[in-house]
Amino acid sequence: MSHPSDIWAKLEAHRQAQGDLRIEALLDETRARDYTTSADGLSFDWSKTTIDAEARALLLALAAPVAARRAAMFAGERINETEDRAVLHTALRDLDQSLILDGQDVMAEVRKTHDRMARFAEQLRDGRFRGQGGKITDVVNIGIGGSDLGPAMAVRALAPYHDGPRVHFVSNVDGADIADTLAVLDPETTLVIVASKTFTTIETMTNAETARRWMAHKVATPADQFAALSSAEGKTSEWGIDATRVFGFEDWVGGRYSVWGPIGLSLMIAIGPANFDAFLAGGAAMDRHFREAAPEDNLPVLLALTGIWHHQICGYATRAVLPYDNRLARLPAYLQQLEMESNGKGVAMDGTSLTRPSGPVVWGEPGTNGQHAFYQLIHQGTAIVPCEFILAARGHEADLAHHHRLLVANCLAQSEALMRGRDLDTARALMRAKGYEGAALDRQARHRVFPGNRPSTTLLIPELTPFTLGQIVALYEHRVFTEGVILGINSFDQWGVELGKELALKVEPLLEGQDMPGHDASTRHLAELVRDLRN
Ligand SMILES: O=P(O)(O)OC[C@H]1O[C@H](O)[C@H](O)[C@@H](O)[C@@H]1O
Repeated sequence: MSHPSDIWAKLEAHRQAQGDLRIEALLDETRARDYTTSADGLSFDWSKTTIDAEARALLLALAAPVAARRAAMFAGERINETEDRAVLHTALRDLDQSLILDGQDVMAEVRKTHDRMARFAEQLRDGRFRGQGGKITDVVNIGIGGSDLGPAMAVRALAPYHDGPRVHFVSNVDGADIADTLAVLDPETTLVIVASKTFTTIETMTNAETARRWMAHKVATPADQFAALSSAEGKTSEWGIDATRVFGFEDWVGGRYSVWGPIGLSLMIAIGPANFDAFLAGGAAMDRHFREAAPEDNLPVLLALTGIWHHQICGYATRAVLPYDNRLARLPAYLQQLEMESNGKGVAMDGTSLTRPSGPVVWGEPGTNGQHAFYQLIHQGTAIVPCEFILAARGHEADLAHHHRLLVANCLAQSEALMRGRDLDTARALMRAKGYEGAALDRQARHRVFPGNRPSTTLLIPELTPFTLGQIVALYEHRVFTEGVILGINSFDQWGVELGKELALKVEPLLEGQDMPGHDASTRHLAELVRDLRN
């Protein structure tokens, strides 16, 4: 087997040798089939890229170290080396397995917590658990980052399955967030969930205090209408939440990987335990596929390799995630945390500087909305943005099938347009037909040229259900893991979020006019301007 640095060098040389290879020159019926990889009903089409047979073989060689690291992860080895932790969020979605960690079978506790969550969710949904004013009508999940984005994304995605109380999310420390949310709620029929792995996050604890004061105006014992999701169970009881409504998890579940366990309680309340279990089953199916499929048939591996080709080899700085499914509107934000907090690092696992770029900027919005906004840049701008389309073959609105047909047509048309573009001759012919000639014809035509050859992939699912959503989320988790292994990154820590938090504590007194030492001139000046404007 070649040394990884030889493979990287060969990939870079191969990309150079490709020159301005057109994707269309590669594409035929065979490629369309061979570069569409399917598993458990999901299909990933990566044929509209410049990955040719040689690039494919080299990329697959790059993935050689993944198998051993994957086995280590599933076996509970402490692969999160900078925090000395195992990485076992996968245990939360495969409840029947036995898993021995430090000599202990940890699954008994995981199953117990899952069953307690299910009982609590059912009691809430059928009205056995009541607020001071009767049956709970609204649930507010207060959390941020991994304690917000997962359930917020999934609750929105699975709206057709909602048959429980309404669920709301408050994350921002900006008082506007909680004020707007609580303004329309009745404290007597609201349950507040405080979701925080550490139970110290300042945004969450500030919002939780505000919610408790709001509740106390009308409810005699507000703590009775609070629940907590955390791995710091001591802190939850100090805060006054009864242990019967505290759902704990272990430190081997990372924040951005935590929607599968207690952090998913709001989702379970919205869609019910059976649908929540289908979501877990989708994740577990993807785990099995990731562990068992050969690299060339392995969806997470292929998504990772496509990403590496575009970012590290071709040098495209960003990647757009474009779900043609309005209910996946929060998926790009969810993936921003999952991908950028996991692989946005500057050093390798061993502490040496990375010699290659870390993960790309990930961004996106649902289609077709984006088409009428930023797609201009994607089609004609100078930056090439690989696009990742996500599409369901069936919509939920049976009586609106024509909407869905238009949605699908737009998605397929976009990837075709990005690849094919429109050349100058065609643009000139169009403008000539409109009556232009001479210099004006030339000028007008040039604005209507599309360079084309812009890469995209399409992930096709049958329908957005709890099961397929579980597959998609686990697919992206393992993609991030695979990229991390290939780049030598620890995908499970997030030291880069700490400095700003520390400084925020030191900036706050400045805003109250205290002369805090150590701040730079710009920061002191901004604080002074804020103070002046406030007065
Ligand atoms: O769940 P918590 O402990 O409140 O943490 C919430 C979030 O904040 C941190 O700063 C991290 O950046 C995230 O990874 C985490 O999900």
